[in-house]
Amino acid sequence: MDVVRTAIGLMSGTSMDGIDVALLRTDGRGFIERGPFLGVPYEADFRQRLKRALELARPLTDRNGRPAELRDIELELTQRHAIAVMAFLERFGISANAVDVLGFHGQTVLHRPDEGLTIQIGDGQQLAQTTGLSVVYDMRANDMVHGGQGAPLVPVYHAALAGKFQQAGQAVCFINIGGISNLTFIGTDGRISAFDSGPGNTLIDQWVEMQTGQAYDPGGEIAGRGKVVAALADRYLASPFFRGNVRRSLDRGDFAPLRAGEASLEDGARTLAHVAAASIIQSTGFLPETPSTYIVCGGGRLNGTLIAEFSVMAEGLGSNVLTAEEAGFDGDAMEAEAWAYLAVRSLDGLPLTFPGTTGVGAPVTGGVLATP
Ligand SMILES: Nc1ncnc2c1ncn2[C@@H]1O[C@H](COP(=O)(O)OP(=O)(O)OP(=O)(O)O)[C@@H](O)[C@H]1O
Ligand SMILES: CC(=O)N[C@H]1[C@@H]2OC[C@@H](O2)[C@@H](O)[C@@H]1O[C@H](C)C(=O)O
Repeated sequence: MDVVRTAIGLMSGTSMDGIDVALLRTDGRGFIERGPFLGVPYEADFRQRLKRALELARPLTDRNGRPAELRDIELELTQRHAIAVMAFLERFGISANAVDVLGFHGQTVLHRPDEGLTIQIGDGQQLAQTTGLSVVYDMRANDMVHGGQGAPLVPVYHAALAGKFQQAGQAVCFINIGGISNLTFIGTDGRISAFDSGPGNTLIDQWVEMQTGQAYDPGGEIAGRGKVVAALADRYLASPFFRGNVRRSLDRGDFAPLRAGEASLEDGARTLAHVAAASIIQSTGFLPETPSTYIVCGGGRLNGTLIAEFSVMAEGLGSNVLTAEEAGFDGDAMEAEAWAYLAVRSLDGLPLTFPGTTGVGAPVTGGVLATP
């Protein structure tokens, strides 16, 4: 029998809004028992430090390069993850002895798939020492070494969750609307097709923060008061990203922010919510068939304007749209759960990525193990 392990997944995503912590009991294959979830938000000062880390990383050509200031931020990020793990264990009354492994994503500070370069800061060895737990980290690198895009990695977990839809003979598509959006299509034959689908919340967050100082558009209310400025939307939707047959993974900076004066606050937020929804639909043109059901995950599902628009577009094409919760999952926890699942697969030497997910030539495993 395959070994069932208890793993904690840790995700600090492209939105840089905080650390997601989730527990999973799994054999890294078909057995999945979901445990508790905790979101530990970053305060504004640390978000600024992470933005500084993106600037410091921009000139890097070596993924191990760490100018002193970037290394300081890496150590602070790692320390914050250790504190988040301790807070999680305490909050839910879980003994550290019951945990087999931590799956540590770190923070992506640079992602240039065309140059074979992806950098996540986060020191796995330090996290293992501080927590006394084994850590699997740096899970994207080996995929890129083998010619993959290094992202997305969550699809193998989506596929494991899709069983009940497959049994019902439905082609299902998970949409994760985070800082960037990505999707995983699982056909009725179990075949996976996954890729980054466009800008998610990042453009909206940047716009709303520049105009109001708020980190995001709560509920999509600001967008709800605006109208789509077609010329601005077209500028984004005409991006070469949506053309050609090879799917490319995205970096946070790949789509330029809307500039001050280009729209009112409300129209800008509305236009960017439209862009987020329409870019997912444009990307679904690369799927082998129209999904019967979409399952929407990630923070963007809480932007009511974005989701209303996406639902109208998807339903117009004959699909059904469910939130993660309506489908029986947790839309906030899913990425962190995926990092727990991937860590267990890594320990068992199972592949993390596949030709249909990152474009890698053959299935490859990944991750580096650090022990305390
Ligand atoms: N109540 C809300 N209303 C509207 N938008 C929200 C709400 N809560 C979160 N969001 C949006 O969701 C974002 C965070 O989403 P999420 O945590 O899924 O992203 P991430 O994991 O950082 O990104 P990625 O999946 O790209 O790595 C926030 O930056 C914000 O834009
Ligand atoms: C390089 C990187 O960190 N990419 C993230 C980002 O955020 C969403 C999208 O772009 C996806 O490709 C990926 O994260 C998800 C969790 C993944 O790898 O599946």
